[in-house]
Amino acid sequence: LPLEETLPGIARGQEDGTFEPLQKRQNVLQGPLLNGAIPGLPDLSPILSNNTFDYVVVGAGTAGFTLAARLSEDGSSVAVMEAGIDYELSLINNPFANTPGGDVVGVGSDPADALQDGIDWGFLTVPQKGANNRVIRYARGKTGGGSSVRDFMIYQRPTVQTMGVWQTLTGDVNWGFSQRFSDFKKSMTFTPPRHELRQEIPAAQYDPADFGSSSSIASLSVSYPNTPQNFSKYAQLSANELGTQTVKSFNGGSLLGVQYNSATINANDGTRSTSRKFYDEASKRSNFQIFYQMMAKKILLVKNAKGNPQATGVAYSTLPGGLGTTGILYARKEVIVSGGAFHSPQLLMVSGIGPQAQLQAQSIPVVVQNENVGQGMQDHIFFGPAYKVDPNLHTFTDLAADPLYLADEFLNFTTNQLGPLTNHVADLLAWEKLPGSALASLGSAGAAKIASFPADWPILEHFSAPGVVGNFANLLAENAAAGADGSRFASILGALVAPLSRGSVTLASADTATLPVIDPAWLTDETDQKVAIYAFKRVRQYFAAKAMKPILFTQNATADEYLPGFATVNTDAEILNWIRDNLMTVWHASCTCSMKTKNQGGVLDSRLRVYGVDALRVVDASSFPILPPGHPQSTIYMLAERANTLIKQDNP
Ligand SMILES: Cc1cc2nc3c(=O)[nH]c(=O)nc-3n(C[C@H](O)[C@H](O)[C@H](O)COP(=O)(O)OP(=O)(O)OC[C@H]3O[C@@H](n4cnc5c(N)ncnc54)[C@H](O)[C@@H]3O)c2cc1C
Repeated sequence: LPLEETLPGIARGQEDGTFEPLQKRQNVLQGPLLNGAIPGLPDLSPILSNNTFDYVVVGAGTAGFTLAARLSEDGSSVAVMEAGIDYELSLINNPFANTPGGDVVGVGSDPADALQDGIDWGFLTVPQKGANNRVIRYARGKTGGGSSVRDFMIYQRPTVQTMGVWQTLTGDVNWGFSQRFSDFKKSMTFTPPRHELRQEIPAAQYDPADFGSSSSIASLSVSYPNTPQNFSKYAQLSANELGTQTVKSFNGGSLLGVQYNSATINANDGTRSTSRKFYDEASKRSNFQIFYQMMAKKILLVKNAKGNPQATGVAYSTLPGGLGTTGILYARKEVIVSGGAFHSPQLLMVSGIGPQAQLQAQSIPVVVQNENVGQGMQDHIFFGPAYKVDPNLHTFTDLAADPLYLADEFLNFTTNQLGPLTNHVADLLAWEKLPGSALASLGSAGAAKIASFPADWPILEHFSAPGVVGNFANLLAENAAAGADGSRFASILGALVAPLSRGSVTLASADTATLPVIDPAWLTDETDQKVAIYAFKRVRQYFAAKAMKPILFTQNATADEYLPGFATVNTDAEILNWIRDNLMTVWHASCTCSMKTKNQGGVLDSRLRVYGVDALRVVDASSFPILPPGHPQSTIYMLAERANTLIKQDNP
């Protein structure tokens, strides 16, 4: 057979090292590649019979799966390529992923906490100056559903004024909270807490006005665990005693206050809900295709009639290291990159879009110079002391230290949908601004920076964490060891939700088979360090409150502090040093291909299009102009819904 018939779309090498499609492809722009040879191509291995689609989406993660499924609703042909496996089919990963209480397994800071590595990329940070040079493992989902399969399932939305900052940075009024409220609601179905099972006092509150009727049954499910953490009610009362009021909802545009959080839990069976939920309906359509274990290597950029670089497809390999098949998926309309905050900037850079010196150092032809790609990374950190509590208060420590109790509770979860394993662990959140005295301790420059955040933007978040957390090396091991003698523990974690430190993602290689270098640069900003010291002291106040007394081991918070202990950690310098030794990411990496006006340092315009390239968008946490306070998944689902509208408008 002529080569053209057996290998449609596979590229042919030219003398100058570039590749060009062998066959004229209907409606796919032809032309010499602007960005040079594709690693691993061509390969004469078996290839797909159809490799041309309207849209090619890279990454079936939180944003990518949602967006790809939505794009296929009008009959457009959509391919989504995912480097990982389908976790639902994995005997090891499925039970951990689907059990809410299993979310803490395999996400520790220790590289050896690897139980879930079958669906994780295994990132390690560079040594972190702000964390006493620790190298920290950074969990990232590598599976259908992406990091929504690994996350702690907390679902909460940003504030009205946070989204006002998005409007300013993007120069686009459409990114306001009220303008996007319908997209927040569209991506999910809400089921109220089952108080008859939870029996919690005070009861979890919510505002029905925050949720609408969902567009389909196959959307994300947001609800509450059937069993609350025993510890959380004491944390809530303690927050009230410190002046943080109980509020009704974290989903209507305000956060300041304390309340149980809603979570991505399937209301019908109590399991985890992820972006894979969108697959249920999309998989019934013949115009939707997902390719697992397919790694994007490079975006094909050709010159179009306007003289602009245009994305026309994505080169892939099916196994890392070039061991599997290689090929190209072509896009008639657009390529959408949804690889997440680490991989999306990597894919842009290996394709020739990024900082000039970095690309040249990897011998990558520069197609569009943009110094902002991979820069300005934002993230949140947490840390907090642990206290010894009444051994009758069942906490996560019981699950880790007592295998019989764990087995019993696993049965309770699978048969009755009750017990601690129904719970995603951190089920209560509190948000606050800094009081005047804390602001004063930041110095005038620091205080001014913190005061520049809008009035409804919290500076601190605290969440209940019923166990020993320490340096989060491996929660199972830490709690098994600490609880071996029957002791039980609880923590409250402080998180910085208005951080000023900024990190980066840079290339280690021109091949996506090598992970990019990640440097979150946590606590490198001096104001962040001072806010962290206050957050730590605030946790001590929580445990010193009267409300906490009934559950403390000796009813004396100072004596009952298990980690780090007042005897060794007391001064500001000691506290900061302990924080550096123990801080952990909240896994909210974002803003590395940010959607901002050009003069504010953007990579994407306000329609999520890459500056300087046609038919190419980035839609995921990397697109954020600024990281909102708290947990980002609700915003990512909203972003995917918005992207679907924009893409359809631009491709009528
Ligand atoms: C342990 C943990 C706890 C968290 N807890 C919470 C929480 O409680 N609440 C909350 O709101 N947020 C939480 N987060 C954060 C949240 O999960 C992420 O911000 C969000 O899922 C990121 O979505 P995304 O679409 O940007 O990327 P992802 O969901 O990570 O998706 C990216 C996808 O792209 C794929 N991919 C990447 N590169 C390639 C390539 N070259 N070729 C093919 N495929 C590729 C990846 O395998 C992945 O599937 C947590 C995250 C983690 C890891």
